[in-house]
Amino acid sequence: MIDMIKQWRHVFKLDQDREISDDALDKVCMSGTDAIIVGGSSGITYDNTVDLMSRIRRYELPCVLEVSDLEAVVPGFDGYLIPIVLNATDSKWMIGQHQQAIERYGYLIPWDLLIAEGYIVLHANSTVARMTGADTELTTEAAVAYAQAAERLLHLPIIYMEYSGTFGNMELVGDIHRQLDRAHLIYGGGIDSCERAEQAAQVADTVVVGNIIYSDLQKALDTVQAVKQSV
Ligand SMILES: CC(C)=CCC/C(C)=C/CC/C(C)=C/CC/C(C)=C/CC/C(C)=C/CC/C(C)=C/CC/C(C)=C/COP(=O)(O)OP(=O)(O)O
Ligand SMILES: O=P(O)(O)OC[C@@H](O)CO
Ligand SMILES: [Mg+2]
Repeated sequence: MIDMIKQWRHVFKLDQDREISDDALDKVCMSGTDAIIVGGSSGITYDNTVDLMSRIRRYELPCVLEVSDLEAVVPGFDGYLIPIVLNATDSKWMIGQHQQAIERYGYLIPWDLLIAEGYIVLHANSTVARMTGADTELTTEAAVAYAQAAERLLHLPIIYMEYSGTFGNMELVGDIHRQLDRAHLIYGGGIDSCERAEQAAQVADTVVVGNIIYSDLQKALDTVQAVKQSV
């Protein structure tokens, strides 16, 4: 799994709780992006996850589920990303939900397909920050320390800097990237133009584009080349 993810430069994140037409989905899947992540922080159900997965499955690109609700874990994805919110104030989002999932469904879990992501949630006014009670007011030193704790103590293979809904601080993303030795750095949040996509591509290993798909599809599609051309 991690070897596959390490190849990804650009990824679209599609939200099960949002409508996307067949035509728009076709353009997203044929855009040249490296993969699709299916995920969102609210309104996620088994049915809307099956529905979106089966529509994406008509295409050849990798498709993984980012698990945010235990009731909506659907078999058939290429892999399962398991978020661990490092700066959550409620431990349920760090390990509590995970413990419950394993206690209930451990015998069913295809462990080879699961990969943990150490999330650092940095946009205070986002659903995920409110839901997890994330401490988003972090100094550079504090954010770097979270990333290093995740990489060096917990041995998490992925650090995800999550600014969902707003464009983040690229200097901070770059600072964290420079301090990581092995972990793969994913950036997501507020990418709505080629310029922003390129800036994020310069400081992160993988760039995730989400919301703009639903408000300006062409701008979303243009981010693919912007990321891929960036060195
Ligand atoms: C065969 C098979 C697949 C069997 C299933 C076995 C099984 C049950 C496996 C599960 C194992 C496991 C350990 C599951 C973990 C369960 C769980 C619920 C963990 C909690 C995850 C977590 C911390 C969620 C918090 C929210 C979060 C970080 C979500 C990630 C996605 C995200 C941030 C989206 C952004 O949200 P969006 O809606 O786009 O936000 P905006 O409104 O701002 O756009
Ligand atoms: O929706 P946007 O703001 O592009 O963020 C992408 C992704 O990081 C959300 O989890
Ligand atoms: Mg979203």
